[in-house]
Parts: sequence; structure tokens; C-alpha cells
Amino acid sequence: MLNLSQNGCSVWVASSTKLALTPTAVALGKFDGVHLGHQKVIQPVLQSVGNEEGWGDGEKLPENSPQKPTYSTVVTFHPHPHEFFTGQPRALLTPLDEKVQQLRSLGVEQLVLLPFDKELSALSPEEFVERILVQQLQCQRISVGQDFCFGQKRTGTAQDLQILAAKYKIPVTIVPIQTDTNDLPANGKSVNNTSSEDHRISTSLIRQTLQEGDIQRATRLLGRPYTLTGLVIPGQHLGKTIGFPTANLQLPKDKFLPRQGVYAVRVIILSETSDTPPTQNLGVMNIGNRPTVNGTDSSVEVHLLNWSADLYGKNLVVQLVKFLRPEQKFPSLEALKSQIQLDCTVAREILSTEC
Ligand SMILES: Cc1cc2nc3c(=O)[nH]c(=O)nc-3n(C[C@H](O)[C@H](O)[C@H](O)COP(=O)(O)O)c2cc1C
Ligand SMILES: Nc1ncnc2c1ncn2[C@@H]1O[C@H](COP(=O)(O)OP(=O)(O)OP(=O)(O)O)[C@@H](O)[C@H]1O
Repeated sequence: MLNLSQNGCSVWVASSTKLALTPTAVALGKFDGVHLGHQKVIQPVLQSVGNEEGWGDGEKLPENSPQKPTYSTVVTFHPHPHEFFTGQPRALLTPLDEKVQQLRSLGVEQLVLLPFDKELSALSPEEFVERILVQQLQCQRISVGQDFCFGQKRTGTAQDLQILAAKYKIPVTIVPIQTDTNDLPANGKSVNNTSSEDHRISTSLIRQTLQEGDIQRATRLLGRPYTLTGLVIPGQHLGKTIGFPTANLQLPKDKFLPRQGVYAVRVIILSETSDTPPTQNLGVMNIGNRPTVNGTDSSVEVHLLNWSADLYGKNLVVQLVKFLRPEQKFPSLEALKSQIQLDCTVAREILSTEC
């Protein structure tokens, strides 16, 4: 159980339903990425908090009120069900810490992690509603997407959930599928014989988009830039010798990486104390194996434009803005240096126009 708090706001993270704060208003799903579709599903749960019995949004109950508050809660599975079924670790768009930060910024009060194991995966839809949602989480309201499936072998649909929850007088909001509107012409019909499934905002679509290096589309689907957050650790100290010192990032092991290559990025240097604000910078980033210097392992390194001080031990949040080019093996360090110079010029131009 964790209580992650920053700037006075916090998200209660419960590693089982026993540790959850109740009663709850629940959004259900995996929520990897906390993308625009997920945000729509979470919204009704936020709106419901404090709304019962005439309490307005955000208003607090009087201290002596007999009524307990309803906690806006995201209920998800941990580990990711894909990991349970395949036995393979899954790289995530938002590893746990990042997911918590995103939920916090939306105003979610609690994240409940349901251990996805044999027992949970064997629950029928009826058992899931009765045991987990009603008895353990004392759920007062539920929100899911239109294509939400649950229970053993994903046999329960969003409509089934609505029917089952009605027995306990729990209202269920079914959120219509959110699509990438940029893909669709004004009449809403799909283009180039693609199905609406190709345009549905999903974790899978964002992963594919990042793998292709289409950062602008990923930003649109997420509703914010895709970020890599990590601690600056020592590299081989070669960067300085070619005039482009780089901050090598240590990322969470389960962080999903986009296409290898060079990017224009914005970089936030997190401050160690809460009284100094984080600083924002522009930069270029390389994700790859550095074939020119016979690198063997994959690294993520950022060169900040207009920055000369030491960054070791600092935490950086790197926001991806645009993919510039694939990584290449250059015949000499001089050739690599000239190319990085060019990358910086292109990045400066892009970053001065893109917001
Ligand atoms: C903007 C940028 C572009 C890069 N492009 C390449 C590349 O195309 N090929 C390559 O082998 N290394 C590339 N690198 C990685 C450099 O080889 C690396 O920064 C240098 O070897 C320093 O490594 P170090 O930080 O471990 O000392 C790039 C680095 C940056 C910052
Ligand atoms: N585009 C969307 N529009 C509306 N609801 C969505 C959308 N995508 C997901 N949801 C809903 O949000 C909740 C969490 O979704 P979940 O993360 O399980 O699926 P997903 O984003 O489609 O990911 P994946 O691609 O891995 O299936 C579920 O209730 C799901 O139905």
C-alpha cells in the first residue's frame, strides 16, 4: 500500500481490496496510458464524488455528517492480465508510478490494484460484481467503456454489468467508444476501407503509433505528450569529447520505448525540494545502441540545448515532440558530430513552432 503525494494532493494506492477506502465510485479497466478514452471513462466517477444527496462537485461534507464520502477510485489489475496469461513481462506506457501521477492530475483519489491471479481470473461476472464491487469495495457507482469485458474468459459485457449492478441499485455509466477524430472526415465515415476499430483510441493503437515514430498522433491520442521519466546516470563520458554531453536516463524496467532513433524533446528537470519550481528546457534525444562507438546495450540519452551544468542524480521528465531520424552507424566521430549539430538545428526549429 502506498500513499503517493505531491503538492498536497495524493492518490491512495491499495494493493488489495482489503486496504481500499470505501465506499467507492469506480472506473474499471487496465488503463495503461491513461489516454483520452480512459479519461472519458474516469470522468463520471469524478463527477459523482460528493454529488449524492445534493452535495455539489468538490464540496466537502460537514465534519459531523453521518454520511461517508465516496472515494473516486480506479480499479485495475496488477500485474497486467497479458503478463498472467503469457508469462511474459509487459512493457507499459504508464508504469505504476507514472499511472498514479496521471490519475492524480485528473483528480482521482484512489487506485485499487486487483492481484490478477488464477482465483480472480476464474470469477464469473456475477461473482465479480457481488464479491469485489459490492461486498469488498462497497461500490456506489461504476463507469466503463462500451467495449468493456469482465469475468471468467471475458464473458461479461458492459451491458451485463449494468444489469447485474442494478440488482444492488448501483448505476453504471457506459461511455461510448472514443475515436481519433483526426482520422475521420466530417461525415464520421471511415476512410481507406479501414474499420472504426482502427481509429478507436486504445493502448494498443498508441503502442503501435509510438513504434512507428508517429509522435504527433501519439500525443493526440494520449491528450498529452508521451514522456520518459528517469534518473540521470553516468554514461561512457564520450559525449563531452565530441561537444555534445548527454544525460543518460535510467527508466523503469517495464517502460515501453518508442521507435529507436533521434527525437526533438522538451525536458523538465525536477527539483529536489518542493519550494523550487521544476525548470523546462529544449533538447534532442537518442534511443539506441550507439553503433558508431560500438555500443552494445540500448540507451536513452538527452542533450539539452543551452545547458552546461551537471545533471547526475537529477530526475528528468522528457516529453517527446517529434521523431527526427533513425539511428545510424557513422564512419567517424566527426561525421556523427556534424549530424548531431544538424539534429540540434532541426530540433530548435521544430520546438520553436510546436507547442
Ligand atoms: C541527438 C543525438 C543523436 C545521436 N545519433 C547517433 C547515431 O545516429 N548513431 C550513433 O551511433 N550514436 C548516436 N548518438 C549517440 C552518441 O554516440 C553518444 O551520445 C555518444 O557516444 C556519447 O555517449 P555517452 O553518453 O555514453 O558518453 C546520438 C546522440 C545524440 C544526443
Ligand atoms: N476509446 C475508448 N473509448 C471509450 N472507452 C474506452 C476506450 N478505450 C478504453 N475504454 C474503456 O476504458 C476502460 C479501460 O480500458 P482498457 O485499458 O482496459 O482497454 P484499452 O485502452 O482498449 O487497452 P487495450 O488496447 O490494451 O485493450 C475500460 O472500461 C474500457 O472499456
